[in-house]
Amino acid sequence: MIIFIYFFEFQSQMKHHYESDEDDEELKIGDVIQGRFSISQKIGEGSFGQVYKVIDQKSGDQVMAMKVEVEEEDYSMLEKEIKVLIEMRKKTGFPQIKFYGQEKRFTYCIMTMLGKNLESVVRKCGGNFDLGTSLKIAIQVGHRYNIQ
Ligand SMILES: Nc1ncnc2c1ncn2[C@@H]1O[C@H](COP(=O)(O)OP(=O)(O)OP(=O)(O)O)[C@@H](O)[C@H]1O
Repeated sequence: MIIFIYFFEFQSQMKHHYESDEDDEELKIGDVIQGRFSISQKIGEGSFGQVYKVIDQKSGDQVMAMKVEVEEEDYSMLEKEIKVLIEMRKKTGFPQIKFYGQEKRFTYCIMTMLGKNLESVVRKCGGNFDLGTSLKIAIQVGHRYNIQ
């Protein structure tokens, strides 16, 4: 019986230890990346990463967006996206990449914060854009890409 209790306690201590190690490896609201970017809230997530609102404490509390992906051994979609964003630097209509790197077990990319995505705007409008809104969006897109 005593042996059983010892074994049980050892198991539960191991589990606790393991879980707290895992916790240390997660990114949480309030964490500060690179001693500079404080994670403020989650904005959303896509097919391979999560996007957070971060505050740049070294630049007058400027609001930025940070996309993170769990580091993979063989293939990183975010690394591909980072390469594309670097190519698209200074181009209108693309978020401007500011920093990228590794933190804990994540690859991250810090970029300028965009406005609300059209999916959430269309939901707010009841699932459809009326003609006026559709034309306004089309005009904005046309101006950005110089479409006449
Ligand atoms: N720079 C940004 N500023 C503000 N919101 C952003 C920014 N980048 C992404 N988001 C938002 O974060 C959410 C997830 O975006 P993400 O780019 O990860 O995926 P997605 O484009 O929705 O899908 P997929 O991964 O399939 O391309 C979306 O709601 C998107 O609008």
